[in-house]
Amino acid sequence: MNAAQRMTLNSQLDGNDFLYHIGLSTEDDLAERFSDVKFVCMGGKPERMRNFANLIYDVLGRPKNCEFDTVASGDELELKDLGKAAGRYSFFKVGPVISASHGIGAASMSVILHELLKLTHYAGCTDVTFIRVGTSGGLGIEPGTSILTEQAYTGQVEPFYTQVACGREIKYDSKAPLDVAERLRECARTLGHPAMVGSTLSTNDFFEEQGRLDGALCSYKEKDKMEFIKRCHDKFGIKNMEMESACFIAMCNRANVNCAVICVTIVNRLMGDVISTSHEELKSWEDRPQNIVAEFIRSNA
Ligand SMILES: O=P(O)(O)O[C@H]1O[C@H](CO)[C@@H](O)[C@H]1O
Ligand SMILES: O=c1cc[nH]c(=O)[nH]1
Repeated sequence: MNAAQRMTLNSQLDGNDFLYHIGLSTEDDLAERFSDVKFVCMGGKPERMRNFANLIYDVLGRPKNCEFDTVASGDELELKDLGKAAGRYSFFKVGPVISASHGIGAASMSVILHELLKLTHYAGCTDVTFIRVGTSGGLGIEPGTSILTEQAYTGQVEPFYTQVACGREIKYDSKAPLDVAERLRECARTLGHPAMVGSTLSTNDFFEEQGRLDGALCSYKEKDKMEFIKRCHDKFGIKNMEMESACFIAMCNRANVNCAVICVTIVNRLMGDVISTSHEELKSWEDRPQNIVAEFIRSNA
């Protein structure tokens, strides 16, 4: 049997903590409630992550150790949004899975990732895999295709994540371990969903940093946009653009936890900037990475 993967968190943590943005503290029976967690799945939207929690509940055949809202007798059980009281993020506990929303961008995502890393640490969880389940803009990719990030790049197309700490910049590795990505690709194949491994541009902005021409403000022209996008694609093998993967992977690497990023493409940026797809089609594309991750969890739980 393999030895448990050892999380490497801040050695100054002393075991007494209040996880302010998710409204839990080390007084809240964390070990009893969360020690069985093996997968922490995160994505931008609260509704997506509620949907994913419900999907996991079905796929795992109504597992034990879920947290439900208290309901009147006779009513359907409803998974509890454990983040509701704190009012920043939604998150759910379903058997071995935490499903959490992280909002838009690294600033928002990193706050809840810090607190979920600490939560799993305080709860005594072992061998936890962190997965971001998101959407993205594809570069020359058929919309509806899921991209499994291999190398995340900054908006300046650098292969690392820059963390500012006490006024200094520190660069951290943002290359994902390929093991989970390859296994997710196998699950995609099983389900018949298009998916591929590739590099991802991870920006701090949806508009100018991703070379869009349709922001309220814009400092460049179509020719500059196409040169940038083509350089990303041709020189760096970048297949999609989103806003959290570099920070997510770098933090997971620092914490020594396994991780993957899977984002479905919802627009082909070589063809245009605007996401005008119908709500139904977008929903069906957004469901694909969720189904792929659910299949991965089902076959590994
Ligand atoms: O769909 P999510 O997970 O939010 O991911 C993508 O969508 C948001 C922008 O619309 C950014 O957060 C980007 O990373
Ligand atoms: O083009 C896109 C689509 C989704 N998310 C992004 O960050 N960019």
